[in-house]
Amino acid sequence: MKIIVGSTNPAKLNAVKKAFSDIDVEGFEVETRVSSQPYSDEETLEGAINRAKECVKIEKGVIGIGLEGGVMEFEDRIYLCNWGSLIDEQGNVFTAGGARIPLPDEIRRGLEKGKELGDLMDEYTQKQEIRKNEGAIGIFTHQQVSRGDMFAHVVSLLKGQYEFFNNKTDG
Ligand SMILES: O=P(O)(O)OP(=O)(O)OP(=O)(O)OC[C@H]1O[C@@H](n2cnc3c(O)ncnc32)[C@H](O)[C@@H]1O
Ligand SMILES: [Mg+2]
Repeated sequence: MKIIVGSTNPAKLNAVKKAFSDIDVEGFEVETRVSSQPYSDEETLEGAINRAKECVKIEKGVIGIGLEGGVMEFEDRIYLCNWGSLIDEQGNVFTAGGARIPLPDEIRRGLEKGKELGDLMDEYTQKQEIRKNEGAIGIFTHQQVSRGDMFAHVVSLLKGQYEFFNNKTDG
């Protein structure tokens, strides 16, 4: 069994490696076919599913996993949102959502000007590549929950659903 992840971002890849520690995991950059900054749950989930679909095209018989980050508007605030999708060897599609937190107004204003969250976070923290490390969620939770932790939870939700479904259909 082999897993292909539709990203080379270490925060995503390591989350998959952690959940599937005994399985060969490889990452590829793939098309998401959504905006580089998804702006709703729907668009973010679509990006995750599209990534997973691209992964299963790369090699026959593999499991594909797509993880996508985005933002969504809810009750006058902008929240970080994250979605994942796993497509198994039979083509069954599983989905799961991640934790969400509201983003500060300063970040919101940048997003409204069309900037990407990844770039805004680097400006805000005066650090580089926050998106590959603790992420916005790590910064705004005072490092309680990193982007990797959050994606690891999403991957566990995907893995668990995949196992539940396949055990049930095995008999
Ligand atoms: O290489 P890929 O897999 O594309 O990884 P990415 O970091 O670009 O992540 P996404 O495409 O899934 O996220 C879409 C955009 O939102 C940004 N983003 C999402 N969650 C973030 C987080 O927790 N911290 C920083 N940027 C984040 C990200 O940098 C992109 O600009
Ligand atoms: Mg991206």
